[in-house]
Amino acid sequence: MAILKKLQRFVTDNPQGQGGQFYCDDNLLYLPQCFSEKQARELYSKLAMELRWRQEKIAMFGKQVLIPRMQAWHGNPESFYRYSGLDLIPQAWTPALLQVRQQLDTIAGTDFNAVLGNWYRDGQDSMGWHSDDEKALGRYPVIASASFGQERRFCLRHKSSGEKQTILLRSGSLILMFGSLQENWQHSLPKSAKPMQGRINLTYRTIVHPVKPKASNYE
Ligand SMILES: O=C(O)CCC(=O)C(=O)O
Ligand SMILES: [Fe+2]
Repeated sequence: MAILKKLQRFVTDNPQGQGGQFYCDDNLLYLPQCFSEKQARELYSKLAMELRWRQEKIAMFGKQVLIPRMQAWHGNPESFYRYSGLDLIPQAWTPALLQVRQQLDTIAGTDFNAVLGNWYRDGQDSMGWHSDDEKALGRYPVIASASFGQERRFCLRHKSSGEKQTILLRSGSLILMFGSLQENWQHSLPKSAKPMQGRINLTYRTIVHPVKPKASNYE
């Protein structure tokens, strides 16, 4: 598979690839030091200010509940996305989002056209088990997921065998998900009982089949 070869080369040939490790049948690459500590700290502050953060409500057991994190959806104007039952309408790119996109486009060899920001304010914020397998992303999507701030556990489990993997996501690290990862594995970001600082995560995606919303969920 072309992308795996390209990423293997990136790990061996590039300082940003240092310590890179493949997981999940070679469909996930973890790069612990994609961004320097200083860059990661600066990006955290910029992203906290620049993005249009919202705490969305979703329907659960017939009730409207707040999701346990802040979220923001930015990208090209046509990058409509339905996620967790929410119609996401893209906000404009910001300087920090464009800066990160440029680096990730180069590494992944793609043109990401949207990004989902997740801001976990403390250890009580989390994301449940899911796969990013929406039709809008097409088959075998490439998703680049960058972490800034508090180190958190990222858990993966195989859909049929139940095999589990846990990766500690450092500040400045990057995860690349590709190939059949979303088809065969789910992932989650569990809560933690330990006191924790904030963490901002950016998952860059390519919307190939935009889902135009019927009604805006943005005021
Ligand atoms: O915060 C993370 O590392 C995971 C985010 C995620 O899985 C998603 O946005 O789909
Ligand atoms: Fe995800």
